Amino acid sequence: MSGYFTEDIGAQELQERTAVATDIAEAVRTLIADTVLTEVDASAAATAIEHIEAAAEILRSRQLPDDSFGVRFNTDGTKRTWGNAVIGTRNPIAPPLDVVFDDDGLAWAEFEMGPAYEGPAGLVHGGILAAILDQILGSAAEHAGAPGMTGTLTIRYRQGTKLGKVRAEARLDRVEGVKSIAVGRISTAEGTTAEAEGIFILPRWARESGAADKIRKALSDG
Ligand SMILES: CCCCCCCC(=O)SCCNC(=O)CCNC(=O)[C@H](O)C(C)(C)COP(=O)(O)OP(=O)(O)OC[C@H]1O[C@@H](n2cnc3c(N)ncnc32)[C@H](O)[C@@H]1OP(=O)(O)O
Repeated sequence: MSGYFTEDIGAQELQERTAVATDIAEAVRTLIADTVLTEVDASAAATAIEHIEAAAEILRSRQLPDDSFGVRFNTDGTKRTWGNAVIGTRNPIAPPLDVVFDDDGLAWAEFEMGPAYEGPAGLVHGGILAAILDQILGSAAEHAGAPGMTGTLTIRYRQGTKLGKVRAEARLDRVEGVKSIAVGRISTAEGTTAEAEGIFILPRWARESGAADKIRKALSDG
């Protein structure tokens, strides 16, 4: 399967690269929110665009050759999924979720959903919530040793999720053959806003490859 790489990066360089990735993404994330909220006139907008284009040119001066970041394994055994749309360290579209795994199998994350994630007025877009649930349910299954690709994700939206501080949590519920079933929810200060069940399937090609352990690891986002 393409898109998976092993890179010989030492701990210190990894730390430095992580800091750079985090800083750029956070700056652009702030820029996205500012773009949604700005009310500057055309002249000020034109000036801002010039600056944005100049910044983009700097970033383009040295880039990865492919159109995706992929999944990169480090020599210390950790891996980077920096392009991931929900947890990606270097993806400004990602909130990003910093998922914590408790000893009892609960995966959870608390994060801010700003104006970039709006659907109904003042509320988080339902599709964005689906992406977050997809990720955290999948991560819970993976962390419990039963990773897979999302086959089916079922969501019940119970009430609107206000923009602001949001919590997502999930756990592996059961394993049925090649299917891992995880359950989870989104909540705010007002209580549970969405509940989900996901069926994650270790794909046929992975099951038949004879290298299930490596592929299970590659499929996961940890
Ligand atoms: C893990 C880390 C976190 C990840 C979070 C992010 C997750 C993602 O975003 S993944 C991206 C979105 N998902 C995808 O792109 C998946 C696309 N679909 C596929 O690749 C395949 O259809 C896949 C892997 C789901 C199933 O294919 P395959 O392995 O050939 O299935 P197959 O052998 O026919 O069936 C195996 C079992 O799964 C069941 N099944 C197959 N497809 C589905 C489905 N979509 N939903 C539910 N069950 C299914 C079958 O009924 C069968 O069940 P049983 O063993 O009880 O008979």
